Amino acid sequence: MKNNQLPSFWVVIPAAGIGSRMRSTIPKQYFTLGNLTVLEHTLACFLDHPQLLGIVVCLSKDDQCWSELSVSKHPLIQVAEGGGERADSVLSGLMALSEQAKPDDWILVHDAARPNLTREDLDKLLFVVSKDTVGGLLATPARDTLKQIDSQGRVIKTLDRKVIWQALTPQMFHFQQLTCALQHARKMGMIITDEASAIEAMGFSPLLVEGRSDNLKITHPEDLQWLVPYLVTTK
Ligand SMILES: Nc1ccn([C@@H]2O[C@H](COP(=O)(O)OP(=O)(O)OP(=O)(O)O)[C@@H](O)[C@H]2O)c(=O)n1
Ligand SMILES: C[C@](O)(CO)[C@H](O)COP(=O)(O)O
Repeated sequence: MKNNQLPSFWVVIPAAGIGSRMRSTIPKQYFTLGNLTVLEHTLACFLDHPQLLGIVVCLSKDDQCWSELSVSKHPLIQVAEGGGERADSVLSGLMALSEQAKPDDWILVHDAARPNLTREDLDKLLFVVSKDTVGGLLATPARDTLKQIDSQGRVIKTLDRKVIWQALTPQMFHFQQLTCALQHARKMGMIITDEASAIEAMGFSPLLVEGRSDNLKITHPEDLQWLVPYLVTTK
């Protein structure tokens, strides 16, 4: 689709995690894949987009790596201090835009740990969700049979996978609506693991846009082995 059919947008990149499930000495967003760090791969998908207004990268207050990257000097990138949870980091990133973003500006929140987003999926999300009144997210339909377990880890039922989708990122919402939703979730003490769930808690139903299942979030050590071939050949 043509760029003039796509909305302009801001990006918030939560990159303040410690990667505990990776069991590594450095945060996974700074692993090197090919010739770039995971975070640089993630940023690359947005930085040459003609509709990009700017990016906020949310960093841990103890981050020692960001300033070593040449991309840290990019004129379209600013940083914000992340928080204890991912939702806190995202809210901090939104606060950093409070003097720049207009209430109805589109915000895309994308995990630093998802370096394999394609331009095709990004533009598909922008095109489809820009026509929606609520906002939405990339997601992929469940491919495996899914089981619900009890507290002992025993199967209590098999879920209907025709109605189960796995949320990905970017997740795309209007600046004011997303800010209010995350502030509401924080005030209510809700456990929020993605932006859409904060929007849902306000009574809205975000739109799902099917994305590639290889838009992987690096979470466990074995996730890396699948990612390197993609990043070396397609980035
Ligand atoms: N307080 C936090 C926690 C996570 N994130 C970011 O949110 C994304 C998705 O989170 P996750 O995969 O859980 O990353 P970590 O929290 O680092 O991993 P873990 O849960 O294994 O510690 C990552 O890019 C991570 O850097 C963040 O900005 N601030
Ligand atoms: C936002 C997300 O990537 C959507 O699937 C996911 O909720 C992040 O979870 P994490 O535990 O913070 O990695």
